[in-house]
Amino acid sequence: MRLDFTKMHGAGNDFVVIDATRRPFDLSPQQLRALGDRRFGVGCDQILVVEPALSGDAADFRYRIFNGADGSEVEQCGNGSRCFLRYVIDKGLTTQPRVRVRTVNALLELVLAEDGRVRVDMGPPRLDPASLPFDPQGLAPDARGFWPLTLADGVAVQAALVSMGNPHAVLLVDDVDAAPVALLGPQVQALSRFSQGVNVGFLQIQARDRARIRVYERGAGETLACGTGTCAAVVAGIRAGLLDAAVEVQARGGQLRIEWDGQGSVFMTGPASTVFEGSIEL
Ligand SMILES: N[C@@H](CCC[C@H](N)C(=O)O)C(=O)O
Repeated sequence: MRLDFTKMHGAGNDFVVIDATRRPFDLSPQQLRALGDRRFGVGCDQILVVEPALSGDAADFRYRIFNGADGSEVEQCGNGSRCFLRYVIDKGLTTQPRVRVRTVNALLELVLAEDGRVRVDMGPPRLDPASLPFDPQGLAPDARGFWPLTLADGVAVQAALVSMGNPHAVLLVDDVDAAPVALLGPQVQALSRFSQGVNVGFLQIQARDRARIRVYERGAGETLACGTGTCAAVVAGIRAGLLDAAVEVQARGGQLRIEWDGQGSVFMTGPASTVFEGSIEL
């Protein structure tokens, strides 16, 4: 079948976006992997499928998210949600600057700011192990909320565990550039305690309102930015008493602003850009 698509990115986290609002369809895992392949397909970190809302739902749209490397469906994608809003506005699928979208497990509210960035109400974080899910047997978090994890080669790390609808483990590092992301990311992911896998964030705190981040994503490897990973990392930093309620976070592909009052929703503000459009035979 021939498929029209739009290539987008949010802070360097890149997406193939597909309009399924007029014609519902399912892509097989093989087709999703073909789209995500950077050599034999279009290439992207995630594939976003925009669908109409179910009748009677409070949402304006639904959208589904798939990791491009393995075709797995996931619950949330922060950078993708900003691209979703840009997409439905640019394609004339809505005339509203404020839109609600249903994901697998949440209802997000997004608004286009005057400067062209998108602000997303990402909902509240969840901190209970069951929400990731994470098997805590025999472990307890320290006073700052970090859990002691022992990796396969015996290396011990401390990770804050946060669900933003999808699972995140956050490690504090002194320097993200020097952090062994490609080594530790897969090792943390390999822990059987994370039965649904986990995204692994490496957070460098520079000041109470400024940080840097790298994320080794589930189903994608290291990406240039991860919206939910950045939200999770800032939540972990605020809970540990290291960050204030509003933080500018620099990822390798761009900057995100994250706000959290310690109780309610996490708000994420950042860019969303279209790169090109095309069609591909799958
Ligand atoms: N890049 C995303 C997260 C995409 C999903 C993630 N890889 C997972 O498997 O949970 C973001 O911006 O949040």
